[in-house]
Amino acid sequence: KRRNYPPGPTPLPFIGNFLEVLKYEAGYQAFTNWRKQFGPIYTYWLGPFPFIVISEYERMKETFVKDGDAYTGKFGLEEATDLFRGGKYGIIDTTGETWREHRRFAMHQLRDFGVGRDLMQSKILLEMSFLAKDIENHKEGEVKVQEMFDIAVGSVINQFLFGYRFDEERLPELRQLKALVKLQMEKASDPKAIALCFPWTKYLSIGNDFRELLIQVRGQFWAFFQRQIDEHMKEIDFDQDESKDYVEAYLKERRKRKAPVGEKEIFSNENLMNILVDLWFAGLETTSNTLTWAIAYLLNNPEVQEEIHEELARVIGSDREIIMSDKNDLVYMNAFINESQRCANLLPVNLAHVLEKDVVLNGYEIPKGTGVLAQISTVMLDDKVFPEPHKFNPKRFIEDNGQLKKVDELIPFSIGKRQCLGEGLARMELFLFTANLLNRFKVKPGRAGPPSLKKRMGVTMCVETFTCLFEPKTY
Ligand code: HEM
Repeated sequence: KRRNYPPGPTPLPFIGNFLEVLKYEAGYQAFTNWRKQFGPIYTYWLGPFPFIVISEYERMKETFVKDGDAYTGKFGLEEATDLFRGGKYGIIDTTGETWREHRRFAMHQLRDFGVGRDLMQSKILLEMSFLAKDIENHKEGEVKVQEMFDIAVGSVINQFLFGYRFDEERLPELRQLKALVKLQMEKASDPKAIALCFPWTKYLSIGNDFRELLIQVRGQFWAFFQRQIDEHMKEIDFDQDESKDYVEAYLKERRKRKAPVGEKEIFSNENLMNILVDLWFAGLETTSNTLTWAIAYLLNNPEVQEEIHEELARVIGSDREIIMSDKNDLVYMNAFINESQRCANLLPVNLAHVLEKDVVLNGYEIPKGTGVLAQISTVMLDDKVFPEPHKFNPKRFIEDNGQLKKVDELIPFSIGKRQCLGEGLARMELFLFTANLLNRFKVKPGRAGPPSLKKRMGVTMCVETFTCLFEPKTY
């Protein structure tokens, strides 16, 4: 079978190349080694499934961008999808009409909610002011950085989805949900997860604890989301065109599109529940983790913080609020955020797609249905584009003439038709939170010293939990 695919590492029976990915702590190195050994296109096996890995930017453009439709299919382990989602629903795991319609609808709602405009800016800045107040209330104490960003970013996404933020009263809810996400993220990289590639393993009790965890996590998430939907249903005014949040807009659209009896319902309760999971997970974890990584890199590179403060003093010069129209003037700040995203490199293995039609890659005829991976993490560690790729160096994003350098290979939001749909929101959050936080505070290591930069593998890379000090800046 392997002869039909581009050459790659030798897979072990049943397991494929999965263990080799886990062998290297951070999950990137195996892919970097394979790229060096086999070139930018090779075959990687996850259990019994071959994936054609594309690990060079130009090759990704030729495939995922130029022949975009062919690469929009989505790979999913049927058993895992059934256990966690109850079937093929939502955005992240669907293809065809369900995916297209829901992706379009979500992007439309994000626009209506003000992404890219003043409306969303004011919501993020409001969260920023709560965050700053929280820090000031800590007085001499150390701040838990990840939790601080979880509350701020979680509140932004929760406002969008359900219309409320995580205030003091709602915080236990966020903590409970976050603990579930963390558990699931960690378990997803457990070698036992491979059992889900082989549904028969459940009869041998292999991986059953992982299956039970999926059911348990799903139950708790579902209960939370169903509660939100029920509360919206009690209050909704279907005659009112404007909606205050995503759930309300979806429920109205569902009613508008009600399919005749016997026909497939696209806007359904199952899809709504799964989209809420998708947006809640994708919207919180990624952005909050990136912001936490940014602070961790800052604490390990004090000279970077000095440059940031020098630029803020020169360009802003007061403790006024920084807004999106300041972004182009803050070159070093942008470079710092770019480098934080590149080094955080959140997805060691990108979300897996499948081919929607037959294609030819490196002279091999690859049939529709085969797995394909746009391996963005390898591109962001490419030493030809980013010399000394493991070194944190924002200056690599600054031209000799002082302008911000556009580097095409910086692709943390992926590439092609399934590129991250929350990119606009994430970019606003990364800039507004980072710039305002650092304009108001100096970040200093806590008693334990600068945080570890060791990556904790999950679906996205997490930082080891750390605390630090925020010293108010004087003007
Ligand atoms: C720093 C923050 C973020 C990063 C680095 C990030 C990264 C990514 C990546 C790499 C993908 C995979 C694309 C692919 O399949 O090739 C993705 C997909 C996705 N992201 Fe994000 N993301 C971020 C923030 C967000 C936010 C804030 C939201 C929600 C508002 C979001 C929602 C989604 C969704 C729904 C998908 C699936 C899109 C589809 O399959 O069509 N993401 N993201």
